[in-house]
Amino acid sequence: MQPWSSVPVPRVPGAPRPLRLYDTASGEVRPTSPGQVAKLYVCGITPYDATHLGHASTYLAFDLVHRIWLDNGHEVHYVQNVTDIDDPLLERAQRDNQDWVVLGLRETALFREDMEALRVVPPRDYVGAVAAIPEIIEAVGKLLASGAAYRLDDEYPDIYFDHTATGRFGYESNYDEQTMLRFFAERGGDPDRPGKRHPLDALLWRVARDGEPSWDGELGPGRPGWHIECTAIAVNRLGGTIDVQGGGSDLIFPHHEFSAAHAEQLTGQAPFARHYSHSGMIGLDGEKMSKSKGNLVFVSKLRADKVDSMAVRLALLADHYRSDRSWTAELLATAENRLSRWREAVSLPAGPAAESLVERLRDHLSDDLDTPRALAAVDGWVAEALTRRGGDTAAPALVRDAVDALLGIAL
Ligand SMILES: Nc1ncnc2c1ncn2[C@@H]1O[C@H](COS(=O)(=O)NC(=O)[C@@H](N)CS)[C@@H](O)[C@H]1O
Ligand SMILES: [Zn+2]
Repeated sequence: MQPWSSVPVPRVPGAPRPLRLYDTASGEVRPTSPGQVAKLYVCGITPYDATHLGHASTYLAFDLVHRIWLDNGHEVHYVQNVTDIDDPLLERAQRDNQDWVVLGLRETALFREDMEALRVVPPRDYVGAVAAIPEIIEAVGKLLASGAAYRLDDEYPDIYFDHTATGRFGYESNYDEQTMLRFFAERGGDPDRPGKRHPLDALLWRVARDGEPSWDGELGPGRPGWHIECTAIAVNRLGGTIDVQGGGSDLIFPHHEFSAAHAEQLTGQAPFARHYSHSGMIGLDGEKMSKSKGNLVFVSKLRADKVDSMAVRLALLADHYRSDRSWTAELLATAENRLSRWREAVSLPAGPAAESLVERLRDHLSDDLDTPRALAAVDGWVAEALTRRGGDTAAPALVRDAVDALLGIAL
């Protein structure tokens, strides 16, 4: 699947700062330690209702991770999937009397446009679950052979993963069993399925049902479970140990717990990711923005209403990525105002010296993506430039390049 088109990231003079990032598994902010090639896996969309501001805020958070690693001179091997086959997509296609393939393609195309408008640097590998089915079948076959997976012996012999297989299950989320069961049921799990060894065991392969799409292969006709899709796509392109697995906090459990357990069982390497990184939920007027609630604000709608995508990006970066927060009209208005002041200041022929601003930008962003402080630092320079002016003729261009490279905002 074609990723969206790339965006140039300017080089910024001065010393970069190594990224420190909160890790859900350890519960602390720790330095990332990528090699020359940083390995980033961020879960992609299930292609319907794309791209709402919740999606956008999550991909913006990991765009900052990407940009800080680039600033530190790393190459970044970024992989993202598209869950273009799964129950929620089939249900939505059914509801709207749509062909599920057409729905997925159309929404994925819209998502790409929105990512380009928000100037998100694209993944090197952008892989649909359907395209990855041969890899998924191979992975499930290995899990069966290792005894970590088993077939039910009822009318539909679906294949499940024994969640106790690695002996480390739960280290990523740190949730107790009660919490796990609740989230498992709420987020696509089937704890009550009779015949499973344990309610928490997760589906790897769903044997074909009448009227459902299915794919043939060594497992017999069927379709993939959710978590195994991300495991196969990530492990086959990035190997058994990656630097960051990213997503919104609703992916902490079951999705990232099982993606990790499946990967560790397949590769024998643990932990699967050195950082499990999760962004907070964007809500609308206090309610989480979600497909089920239907309270969605779309990037494409704002764009159609002639809202500057850079103002949308700036609004979503105004609060800390890990905080649950709401999208409001004043959040956007504040960002529009900020954007025009920043643009005014960098179009001046000169300004206050900006080297220390660039240092503070790097300090704040490398400190668990502290965008509130980073934006405030730019505000400070802008306020000075617009009042006292300043005589450094190189400063405006330096600020423009730093804000572009590190925040992704084109002034
Ligand atoms: N309201 C929200 N606020 C922040 N992030 C959100 C919100 N809703 C969804 N997301 C994030 O957006 C990404 C895509 O969500 S999704 O379309 O439901 N798709 C999936 O979660 C799966 N395809 C991942 S493999 C996920 O990382 C999810 O956590
Ligand atoms: Zn995923």
